[in-house]
Amino acid sequence: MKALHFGAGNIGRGFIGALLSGAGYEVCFVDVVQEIVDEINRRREYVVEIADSGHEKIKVSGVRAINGQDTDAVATEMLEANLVTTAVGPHVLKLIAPTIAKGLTERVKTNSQPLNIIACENVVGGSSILKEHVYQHLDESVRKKVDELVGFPVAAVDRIVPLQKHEDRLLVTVEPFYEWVVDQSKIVGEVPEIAGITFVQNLEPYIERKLYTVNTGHATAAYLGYHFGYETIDQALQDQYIRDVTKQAISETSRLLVAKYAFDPEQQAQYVHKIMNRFSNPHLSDEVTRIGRSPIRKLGPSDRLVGPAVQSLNYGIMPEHLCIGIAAALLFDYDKDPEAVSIQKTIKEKGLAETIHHYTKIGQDSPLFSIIMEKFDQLNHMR
Ligand SMILES: NC(=O)C1=CN([C@@H]2O[C@H](COP(=O)(O)OP(=O)(O)OC[C@H]3O[C@@H](n4cnc5c(N)ncnc54)[C@H](O)[C@@H]3O)[C@@H](O)[C@H]2O)C=CC1
Ligand SMILES: O=P(O)(O)OC[C@H]1O[C@](O)(CO)[C@@H](O)[C@@H]1O
Repeated sequence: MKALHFGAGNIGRGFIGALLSGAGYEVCFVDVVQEIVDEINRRREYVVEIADSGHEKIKVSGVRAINGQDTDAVATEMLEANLVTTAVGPHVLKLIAPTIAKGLTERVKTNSQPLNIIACENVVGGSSILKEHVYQHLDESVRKKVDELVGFPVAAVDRIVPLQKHEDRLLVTVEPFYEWVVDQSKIVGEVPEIAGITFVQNLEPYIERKLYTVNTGHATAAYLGYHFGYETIDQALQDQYIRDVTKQAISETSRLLVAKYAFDPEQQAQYVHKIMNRFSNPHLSDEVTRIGRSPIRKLGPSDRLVGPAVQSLNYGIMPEHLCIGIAAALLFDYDKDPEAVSIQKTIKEKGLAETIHHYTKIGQDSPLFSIIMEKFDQLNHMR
Protein backbone atom coordinates (compact mmCIF):
# COMPACT_ATOMS: atom_id res chain seq x y z
CA MET A 1 0.00 0.00 0.00
CA LYS A 2 1.35 3.39 -0.96
CA ALA A 3 0.57 6.73 0.67
CA LEU A 4 1.51 10.05 -0.86
CA HIS A 5 1.71 12.75 1.81
CA PHE A 6 2.02 16.48 1.03
CA GLY A 7 4.04 18.37 3.67
CA ALA A 8 7.05 16.74 5.34
CA GLY A 9 6.85 19.21 8.24
CA ASN A 10 6.03 18.72 11.90
CA ILE A 11 2.64 17.04 11.56
CA GLY A 12 3.65 15.36 8.30
CA ARG A 13 6.68 13.57 9.72
CA GLY A 14 5.67 13.56 13.39
CA PHE A 15 2.11 12.30 13.03
CA ILE A 16 0.59 11.40 9.65
CA GLY A 17 3.69 9.94 7.97
CA ALA A 18 4.71 8.07 11.12
CA LEU A 19 1.22 6.65 11.68
CA LEU A 20 0.78 5.55 8.05
CA SER A 21 4.23 4.00 7.98
CA GLY A 22 3.46 2.14 11.22
CA ALA A 23 0.24 0.89 9.61
CA GLY A 24 2.25 -0.70 6.79
CA TYR A 25 2.09 2.01 4.13
CA GLU A 26 5.08 2.90 2.01
CA VAL A 27 5.11 6.65 2.56
CA CYS A 28 6.30 9.11 -0.06
CA PHE A 29 6.46 12.73 1.15
CA VAL A 30 5.99 15.73 -1.13
CA ASP A 31 7.60 18.95 0.07
CA VAL A 32 9.04 22.11 -1.43
CA VAL A 33 12.08 22.35 0.84
CA GLN A 34 14.75 20.58 -1.21
CA GLU A 35 17.05 19.97 1.81
CA ILE A 36 14.32 18.03 3.59
CA VAL A 37 13.52 16.06 0.41
CA ASP A 38 17.22 15.23 -0.07
CA GLU A 39 17.72 14.27 3.57
CA ILE A 40 14.72 11.93 3.55
CA ASN A 41 15.96 10.29 0.36
CA ARG A 42 19.51 9.99 1.65
CA ARG A 43 18.48 8.27 4.89
CA ARG A 44 15.11 6.74 3.98
CA GLU A 45 14.23 6.86 7.69
CA TYR A 46 13.88 9.30 10.58
CA VAL A 47 13.10 9.28 14.30
CA VAL A 48 10.02 10.48 16.17
CA GLU A 49 10.69 11.19 19.86
CA ILE A 50 7.83 11.09 22.35
CA ALA A 51 7.82 14.08 24.71
CA ASP A 52 7.20 12.47 28.08
CA SER A 53 9.39 11.12 30.85
CA GLY A 54 10.17 7.95 28.81
CA HIS A 55 11.50 9.86 25.75
CA GLU A 56 10.75 6.82 23.57
CA LYS A 57 12.34 7.03 20.11
CA ILE A 58 10.37 5.50 17.24
CA LYS A 59 12.12 4.81 13.95
CA VAL A 60 10.04 5.53 10.84
CA SER A 61 11.57 3.52 7.99
CA GLY A 62 11.14 2.99 4.26
CA VAL A 63 10.15 6.58 3.52
CA ARG A 64 11.14 8.67 0.50
CA ALA A 65 10.34 12.12 -0.81
CA ILE A 66 9.88 14.20 -3.94
CA ASN A 67 9.88 17.94 -4.54
CA GLY A 68 6.37 19.33 -5.08
CA GLN A 69 7.67 21.56 -7.86
CA ASP A 70 8.37 18.44 -9.90
CA THR A 71 4.73 18.08 -10.85
CA ASP A 72 5.44 15.22 -13.29
CA ALA A 73 7.02 13.17 -10.50
CA VAL A 74 4.08 13.87 -8.17
CA ALA A 75 1.58 12.93 -10.89
CA THR A 76 3.48 9.69 -11.50
CA GLU A 77 3.34 8.84 -7.79
CA MET A 78 -0.40 9.47 -7.83
CA LEU A 79 -0.95 6.84 -10.55
CA GLU A 80 -0.59 4.00 -8.08
CA ALA A 81 -1.12 5.66 -4.68
CA ASN A 82 -3.70 4.05 -2.38
CA LEU A 83 -4.09 7.12 -0.18
CA VAL A 84 -3.22 10.83 -0.44
CA THR A 85 -2.93 13.02 2.66
CA THR A 86 -1.85 16.60 3.32
CA ALA A 87 -0.50 18.64 6.25
CA VAL A 88 0.74 21.78 4.55
CA GLY A 89 -1.33 24.53 6.20
CA PRO A 90 -4.83 25.62 5.13
CA HIS A 91 -3.52 28.42 2.85
CA VAL A 92 -1.34 26.01 0.91
CA LEU A 93 -4.21 23.73 -0.17
CA LYS A 94 -4.95 25.90 -3.21
CA LEU A 95 -1.26 25.81 -4.18
CA ILE A 96 -1.04 22.01 -4.27
CA ALA A 97 -4.45 21.65 -5.98
CA PRO A 98 -3.19 22.03 -9.59
CA THR A 99 -0.63 19.26 -9.03
CA ILE A 100 -3.22 16.96 -7.47
CA ALA A 101 -5.57 17.73 -10.39
CA LYS A 102 -2.82 16.83 -12.84
CA GLY A 103 -2.16 13.57 -10.99
CA LEU A 104 -5.86 12.67 -10.93
CA THR A 105 -6.25 13.49 -14.64
CA GLU A 106 -3.45 11.02 -15.46
CA ARG A 107 -4.58 8.44 -12.93
CA VAL A 108 -8.20 8.06 -14.04
CA LYS A 109 -7.02 7.26 -17.60
CA THR A 110 -5.54 3.95 -16.49
CA ASN A 111 -6.49 3.20 -12.89
CA SER A 112 -10.08 2.57 -11.86
CA GLN A 113 -9.20 1.84 -8.23
CA PRO A 114 -10.79 4.24 -5.75
CA LEU A 115 -8.59 6.83 -4.06
CA ASN A 116 -9.20 8.95 -0.95
CA ILE A 117 -7.57 12.33 -0.40
CA ILE A 118 -7.57 13.54 3.20
CA ALA A 119 -6.51 17.05 4.21
CA CYS A 120 -5.14 16.96 7.78
CA GLU A 121 -5.24 20.68 8.54
CA ASN A 122 -6.58 22.73 11.45
CA VAL A 123 -9.64 23.96 9.62
CA VAL A 124 -13.30 22.99 9.35
CA GLY A 125 -13.87 21.15 6.04
CA GLY A 126 -10.21 20.98 4.93
CA SER A 127 -10.69 18.14 2.41
CA SER A 128 -13.79 19.84 0.96
CA ILE A 129 -11.82 23.06 0.52
CA LEU A 130 -9.07 21.08 -1.22
CA LYS A 131 -11.65 19.33 -3.42
CA GLU A 132 -13.07 22.68 -4.55
CA HIS A 133 -9.62 23.91 -5.53
CA VAL A 134 -8.76 20.64 -7.30
CA TYR A 135 -12.01 20.63 -9.28
CA GLN A 136 -11.21 24.09 -10.65
CA HIS A 137 -8.30 22.46 -12.47
CA LEU A 138 -10.16 19.43 -13.87
CA ASP A 139 -11.82 19.17 -17.29
CA GLU A 140 -15.51 18.35 -17.27
CA SER A 141 -14.97 14.78 -18.53
CA VAL A 142 -12.31 14.09 -15.88
CA ARG A 143 -14.55 15.53 -13.13
CA LYS A 144 -17.14 12.86 -13.80
CA LYS A 145 -14.59 10.09 -13.35
CA VAL A 146 -13.14 11.76 -10.27
CA ASP A 147 -16.66 12.05 -8.81
CA GLU A 148 -16.95 8.31 -9.13
CA LEU A 149 -13.47 7.20 -8.08
CA VAL A 150 -12.07 9.79 -5.71
CA GLY A 151 -13.23 10.69 -2.19
CA PHE A 152 -12.28 13.77 -0.19
CA PRO A 153 -13.28 12.77 3.36
CA VAL A 154 -12.91 15.55 5.90
CA ALA A 155 -10.76 14.92 8.98
CA ALA A 156 -9.77 16.28 12.38
CA VAL A 157 -6.18 15.83 13.51
CA ASP A 158 -4.89 16.45 16.97
CA ARG A 159 -1.30 16.16 18.17
CA ILE A 160 0.84 18.97 19.51
CA VAL A 161 4.06 19.13 17.53
CA PRO A 162 6.09 22.25 18.37
CA LEU A 163 8.81 23.87 16.27
CA GLN A 164 11.79 21.53 16.06
CA LYS A 165 15.25 22.71 17.00
CA HIS A 166 17.43 19.64 16.57
CA GLU A 167 20.70 19.24 14.79
CA ASP A 168 19.13 16.25 13.05
CA ARG A 169 16.79 17.95 10.55
CA LEU A 170 14.43 14.98 10.38
CA LEU A 171 14.08 14.25 14.10
CA VAL A 172 10.69 15.33 15.38
CA THR A 173 9.56 15.56 18.97
CA VAL A 174 5.82 15.07 19.49
CA GLU A 175 3.46 14.85 22.44
CA PRO A 176 2.31 11.30 23.31
CA PHE A 177 -1.38 12.04 22.63
CA TYR A 178 -2.82 11.84 19.13
CA GLU A 179 -6.23 11.66 17.52
CA TRP A 180 -7.11 11.37 13.82
CA VAL A 181 -10.82 11.25 13.04
CA VAL A 182 -12.06 10.80 9.46
CA ASP A 183 -15.54 11.11 7.94
CA GLN A 184 -16.33 7.57 6.81
CA SER A 185 -19.40 8.66 4.83
CA LYS A 186 -17.21 10.35 2.20
CA ILE A 187 -14.78 7.45 1.75
CA VAL A 188 -14.89 6.04 -1.78
CA GLY A 189 -14.34 2.27 -1.95
CA GLU A 190 -13.55 0.15 1.06
CA VAL A 191 -12.81 1.88 4.35
CA PRO A 192 -9.07 1.35 4.85
CA GLU A 193 -8.04 -0.42 8.05
CA ILE A 194 -5.48 1.91 9.54
CA ALA A 195 -4.68 1.56 13.24
CA GLY A 196 -4.85 5.04 14.75
CA ILE A 197 -7.63 6.45 12.55
CA THR A 198 -11.15 6.63 13.97
CA PHE A 199 -13.85 6.65 11.29
CA VAL A 200 -17.14 8.40 12.08
CA GLN A 201 -20.32 9.01 10.08
CA ASN A 202 -20.47 12.75 10.77
CA LEU A 203 -17.27 14.65 11.41
CA GLU A 204 -18.74 18.05 12.24
CA PRO A 205 -19.10 17.50 16.01
CA TYR A 206 -15.54 16.12 16.21
CA ILE A 207 -13.83 18.85 14.23
CA GLU A 208 -15.72 21.57 16.12
CA ARG A 209 -14.96 19.90 19.44
CA LYS A 210 -11.28 19.69 18.57
CA LEU A 211 -10.91 23.15 17.02
CA TYR A 212 -13.12 24.90 19.60
CA THR A 213 -11.54 23.20 22.61
CA VAL A 214 -7.87 22.40 21.91
CA ASN A 215 -7.21 25.21 19.47
CA THR A 216 -9.42 27.79 21.20
CA GLY A 217 -7.69 27.20 24.52
CA HIS A 218 -4.25 27.10 22.95
CA ALA A 219 -4.80 30.31 20.98
CA THR A 220 -6.24 32.16 23.99
CA ALA A 221 -3.28 31.18 26.18
CA ALA A 222 -0.81 31.96 23.38
CA TYR A 223 -2.10 35.47 22.58
CA LEU A 224 -2.36 36.37 26.27
CA GLY A 225 1.04 34.79 26.90
CA TYR A 226 2.59 36.88 24.15
CA HIS A 227 0.88 40.02 25.43
CA PHE A 228 2.26 39.53 28.93
CA GLY A 229 5.77 38.68 27.73
CA TYR A 230 5.90 34.88 28.11
CA GLU A 231 7.85 32.82 25.58
CA THR A 232 6.30 29.39 25.88
CA ILE A 233 2.84 28.08 26.51
CA ASP A 234 3.68 26.26 29.74
CA GLN A 235 5.20 29.48 31.13
CA ALA A 236 2.10 31.43 30.10
CA LEU A 237 -0.19 28.94 31.81
CA GLN A 238 1.63 29.34 35.10
CA ASP A 239 0.22 32.89 35.15
CA GLN A 240 -3.01 32.67 37.14
CA TYR A 241 -4.85 35.28 35.06
CA ILE A 242 -3.98 33.55 31.76
CA ARG A 243 -4.85 30.15 33.16
CA ASP A 244 -8.23 31.40 34.42
CA VAL A 245 -9.16 33.15 31.18
CA THR A 246 -8.11 30.11 29.13
CA LYS A 247 -10.16 27.77 31.31
CA GLN A 248 -13.15 30.10 31.17
CA ALA A 249 -12.88 30.43 27.39
CA ILE A 250 -12.89 26.63 27.00
CA SER A 251 -15.72 26.37 29.44
CA GLU A 252 -17.74 28.76 27.23
CA THR A 253 -17.00 26.59 24.17
CA SER A 254 -17.80 23.47 26.20
CA ARG A 255 -21.25 24.86 27.01
CA LEU A 256 -21.73 25.58 23.31
CA LEU A 257 -20.57 22.10 22.24
CA VAL A 258 -22.70 20.34 24.84
CA ALA A 259 -25.77 22.38 23.81
CA LYS A 260 -25.17 22.04 20.07
CA TYR A 261 -24.07 18.40 19.80
CA ALA A 262 -25.36 16.90 23.05
CA PHE A 263 -21.86 15.85 24.15
CA ASP A 264 -21.96 14.37 27.64
CA PRO A 265 -21.00 17.29 29.96
CA GLU A 266 -18.92 15.00 32.20
CA GLN A 267 -16.96 13.62 29.23
CA GLN A 268 -16.43 17.13 27.86
CA ALA A 269 -15.12 18.22 31.28
CA GLN A 270 -12.65 15.32 31.23
CA TYR A 271 -11.63 16.23 27.67
CA VAL A 272 -10.93 19.80 28.83
CA HIS A 273 -8.98 18.60 31.86
CA LYS A 274 -6.78 16.41 29.68
CA ILE A 275 -6.20 19.26 27.24
CA MET A 276 -5.11 21.68 29.97
CA ASN A 277 -2.55 19.05 31.06
CA ARG A 278 -1.39 18.57 27.46
CA PHE A 279 -0.81 22.34 27.12
CA SER A 280 1.37 22.28 30.24
CA ASN A 281 3.51 19.30 29.19
CA PRO A 282 6.94 20.14 30.71
CA HIS A 283 8.68 17.96 28.10
CA LEU A 284 7.50 20.19 25.24
CA SER A 285 8.83 23.68 24.70
CA ASP A 286 6.12 25.24 22.58
CA GLU A 287 6.49 28.90 21.69
CA VAL A 288 3.47 31.21 21.99
CA THR A 289 4.40 32.71 18.61
CA ARG A 290 3.95 29.30 16.93
CA ILE A 291 0.55 28.73 18.47
CA GLY A 292 -0.47 32.30 17.66
CA ARG A 293 0.89 32.13 14.09
CA SER A 294 -1.34 33.45 11.29
CA PRO A 295 -3.71 35.57 13.42
CA ILE A 296 -5.79 36.64 10.41
CA ARG A 297 -6.68 32.97 9.82
CA LYS A 298 -7.28 32.48 13.54
CA LEU A 299 -9.59 35.52 13.70
CA GLY A 300 -11.61 34.20 10.75
CA PRO A 301 -15.42 33.96 11.18
CA SER A 302 -15.49 30.18 11.64
CA ASP A 303 -12.08 29.65 13.20
CA ARG A 304 -11.24 28.85 16.85
CA LEU A 305 -12.06 32.20 18.50
CA VAL A 306 -14.74 34.00 16.51
CA GLY A 307 -16.51 30.82 15.35
CA PRO A 308 -17.52 29.65 18.84
CA ALA A 309 -18.07 33.21 20.11
CA VAL A 310 -20.62 33.97 17.39
CA GLN A 311 -22.31 30.58 17.74
CA SER A 312 -22.49 30.92 21.53
CA LEU A 313 -24.93 33.82 21.20
CA ASN A 314 -27.43 31.47 19.51
CA TYR A 315 -27.36 29.29 22.64
CA GLY A 316 -27.78 32.12 25.12
CA ILE A 317 -24.11 32.07 26.16
CA MET A 318 -22.31 35.42 26.46
CA PRO A 319 -18.70 34.47 25.62
CA GLU A 320 -16.86 37.13 27.57
CA HIS A 321 -13.61 35.15 27.84
CA LEU A 322 -13.57 34.25 24.16
CA CYS A 323 -13.79 38.01 23.57
CA ILE A 324 -10.65 38.42 25.71
CA GLY A 325 -8.96 35.88 23.42
CA ILE A 326 -10.12 37.80 20.34
CA ALA A 327 -8.88 41.09 21.84
CA ALA A 328 -5.52 39.48 22.66
CA ALA A 329 -5.24 38.20 19.08
CA LEU A 330 -5.82 41.76 17.86
CA LEU A 331 -2.97 42.87 20.13
CA PHE A 332 -0.54 40.25 18.75
CA ASP A 333 2.11 42.58 17.32
CA TYR A 334 4.77 39.96 16.60
CA ASP A 335 6.77 41.51 13.79
CA LYS A 336 8.01 38.20 12.32
CA ASP A 337 4.45 37.13 11.50
CA PRO A 338 3.22 38.84 8.29
CA GLU A 339 -0.46 38.41 9.30
CA ALA A 340 0.20 40.05 12.68
CA VAL A 341 1.94 42.91 10.89
CA SER A 342 -1.10 43.38 8.59
CA ILE A 343 -3.50 43.48 11.51
CA GLN A 344 -1.41 46.07 13.36
CA LYS A 345 -1.22 48.17 10.16
CA THR A 346 -5.00 48.02 9.77
CA ILE A 347 -5.53 49.07 13.40
CA LYS A 348 -3.16 52.00 12.92
CA GLU A 349 -4.65 53.15 9.63
CA LYS A 350 -8.34 52.37 10.09
CA GLY A 351 -8.87 52.11 13.83
CA LEU A 352 -9.89 49.21 16.03
CA ALA A 353 -13.60 49.17 15.17
CA GLU A 354 -13.05 48.80 11.44
CA THR A 355 -10.29 46.23 12.04
CA ILE A 356 -12.58 44.05 14.16
CA HIS A 357 -15.22 44.02 11.45
CA HIS A 358 -12.71 43.55 8.64
CA TYR A 359 -11.12 40.39 10.02
CA THR A 360 -13.84 38.80 12.16
CA LYS A 361 -16.92 39.95 10.19
CA ILE A 362 -18.52 40.74 13.56
CA GLY A 363 -20.73 43.79 13.01
CA GLN A 364 -21.24 46.74 15.35
CA ASP A 365 -24.77 45.50 15.96
CA SER A 366 -23.45 42.31 17.61
CA PRO A 367 -23.18 42.33 21.42
CA LEU A 368 -19.68 40.85 20.94
CA PHE A 369 -18.42 43.99 19.27
CA SER A 370 -18.44 46.30 22.27
CA ILE A 371 -17.09 43.55 24.55
CA ILE A 372 -14.10 43.02 22.26
CA MET A 373 -13.47 46.78 22.14
CA GLU A 374 -13.65 46.95 25.92
CA LYS A 375 -11.39 43.91 26.50
CA PHE A 376 -8.83 45.28 24.03
CA ASP A 377 -8.69 48.50 26.03
CA GLN A 378 -8.45 46.64 29.36
CA LEU A 379 -5.64 44.37 28.14
CA ASN A 380 -3.77 47.36 26.77
CA HIS A 381 -3.84 48.92 30.23
CA MET A 382 -2.83 45.71 31.98
CA ARG A 383 0.55 45.32 30.27
N1 LIG B 1 2.00 21.33 14.55
C1 LIG B 1 0.91 20.94 15.16
O1 LIG B 1 0.90 20.73 16.38
C2 LIG B 1 -0.36 20.72 14.39
C3 LIG B 1 -0.57 21.19 13.14
N2 LIG B 1 -1.74 20.92 12.49
C4 LIG B 1 -1.96 21.38 11.13
O2 LIG B 1 -1.09 20.66 10.25
C5 LIG B 1 -0.74 21.50 9.17
C6 LIG B 1 0.78 21.56 9.06
O3 LIG B 1 1.29 22.14 10.26
P1 LIG B 1 2.78 21.89 10.72
O4 LIG B 1 3.21 20.53 10.38
O5 LIG B 1 2.86 22.36 12.12
O6 LIG B 1 3.54 22.95 9.77
P2 LIG B 1 4.99 22.83 9.17
O7 LIG B 1 5.32 24.19 8.67
O8 LIG B 1 5.92 22.17 10.11
O9 LIG B 1 4.80 21.86 7.92
C7 LIG B 1 4.24 22.24 6.70
C8 LIG B 1 5.08 21.61 5.60
O10 LIG B 1 4.44 21.85 4.36
C9 LIG B 1 5.46 22.14 3.42
N3 LIG B 1 4.90 22.84 2.28
C10 LIG B 1 4.63 24.16 2.15
N4 LIG B 1 4.16 24.41 0.90
C11 LIG B 1 4.12 23.23 0.26
C12 LIG B 1 3.73 22.83 -1.05
N5 LIG B 1 3.29 23.73 -1.95
N6 LIG B 1 3.82 21.54 -1.40
C13 LIG B 1 4.28 20.62 -0.50
N7 LIG B 1 4.67 20.93 0.75
C14 LIG B 1 4.58 22.21 1.12
C15 LIG B 1 6.46 22.98 4.20
O11 LIG B 1 7.71 23.03 3.56
C16 LIG B 1 6.49 22.23 5.51
O12 LIG B 1 7.47 21.21 5.51
C17 LIG B 1 -1.40 22.86 9.44
O13 LIG B 1 -2.62 22.92 8.77
C18 LIG B 1 -1.62 22.84 10.94
O14 LIG B 1 -2.68 23.65 11.33
C19 LIG B 1 -2.73 20.19 13.04
C20 LIG B 1 -2.60 19.69 14.30
C21 LIG B 1 -1.40 19.92 15.06
O1 LIG C 1 -1.55 24.84 13.34
P1 LIG C 1 -2.29 26.12 13.57
O2 LIG C 1 -3.70 26.11 13.09
O3 LIG C 1 -1.54 27.33 13.14
O4 LIG C 1 -2.44 26.29 15.11
C1 LIG C 1 -1.56 25.81 16.03
C2 LIG C 1 -2.39 24.89 16.85
O5 LIG C 1 -2.48 23.61 16.31
C3 LIG C 1 -1.86 22.68 17.14
O6 LIG C 1 -0.61 22.60 16.60
C4 LIG C 1 -2.53 21.37 17.31
O7 LIG C 1 -3.85 21.38 17.12
C5 LIG C 1 -1.79 23.28 18.45
O8 LIG C 1 -0.56 22.97 18.94
C6 LIG C 1 -2.01 24.75 18.22
O9 LIG C 1 -3.10 25.13 18.99
